[in-house]
Amino acid sequence: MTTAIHVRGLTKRYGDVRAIDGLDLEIRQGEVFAILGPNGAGKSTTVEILEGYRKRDSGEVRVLGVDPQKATREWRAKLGIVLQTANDAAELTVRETIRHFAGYYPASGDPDEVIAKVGLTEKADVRIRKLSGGQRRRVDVALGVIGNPELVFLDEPTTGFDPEARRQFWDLIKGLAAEGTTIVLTTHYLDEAEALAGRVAVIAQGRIVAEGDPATLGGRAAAKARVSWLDGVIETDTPTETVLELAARFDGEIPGLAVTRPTLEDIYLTLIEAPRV
Ligand SMILES: Nc1ncnc2c1ncn2[C@@H]1O[C@H](COP(=O)(O)OP(=O)(O)OP(=O)(O)O)[C@@H](O)[C@H]1O
Repeated sequence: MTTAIHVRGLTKRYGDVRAIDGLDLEIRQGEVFAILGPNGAGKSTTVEILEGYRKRDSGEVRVLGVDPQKATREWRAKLGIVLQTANDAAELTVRETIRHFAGYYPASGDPDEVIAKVGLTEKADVRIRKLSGGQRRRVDVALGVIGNPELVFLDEPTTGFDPEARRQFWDLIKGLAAEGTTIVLTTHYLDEAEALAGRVAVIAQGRIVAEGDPATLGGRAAAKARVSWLDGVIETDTPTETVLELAARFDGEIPGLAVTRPTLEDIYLTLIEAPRV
């Protein structure tokens, strides 16, 4: 499996603030990788370093085989970057904007196909300033992928989306991933990370505190189950046994029965609260 992103011992300070404090990361080609972490954890700084927009203090960084501090136009054309909304071309229509940006890339996609992919065909001739927030975000995504990138960075892509638009957006990202595009996603939505990412990393105070499959992150799969019913709750490793005992006690249906495991959000909250070592 080829490596898309390789990071070893990355550090970055802003004055007295250690924004990144010895970060390691390995992202394979074709992966959807989510970076999670609280406000100020160092996600944007990390991603900006990977994109070649910010200089590191120390550490080793390779993105598609290149040190981003030595970025060439050729390398940059292989990246798709979806920033948190840029609304510069508000007077142009969706199609004009996408066509314009397509011209910057050596191997751009077909503008109308990309517009269809992001679900904006009906709005293709509408000026950007007349779009809703969620529709503008789709334009941002279209601009991020118009160059047929090998690697796409998505920074909090669905902030402000309604639930239906989020689901549609997820399908779009799954489609890109199925075509083999590597995707690095930062998000505050744990359900989004779980729906899209094969692997997630949780950053806190400039370090990775956990990394892995969202289904098993931080011992999630092995965590105790919580059996709750109308007037009781038990945390147990053997929920089936507990349910059988309760069924015998109630002689049938257990009122209000629920068996749950920690959600990704529960695990995430424990991880970022853990004291620093
Ligand atoms: N240009 C800057 N100058 C000084 N300090 C900065 C600068 N950019 C970020 N920082 C600091 O570095 C730390 C990491 O910030 P960063 O923006 O990378 O966090 P983040 O994880 O992206 O947060 P958020 O979820 O809020 O976007 C924070 O303490 C922040 O205050």
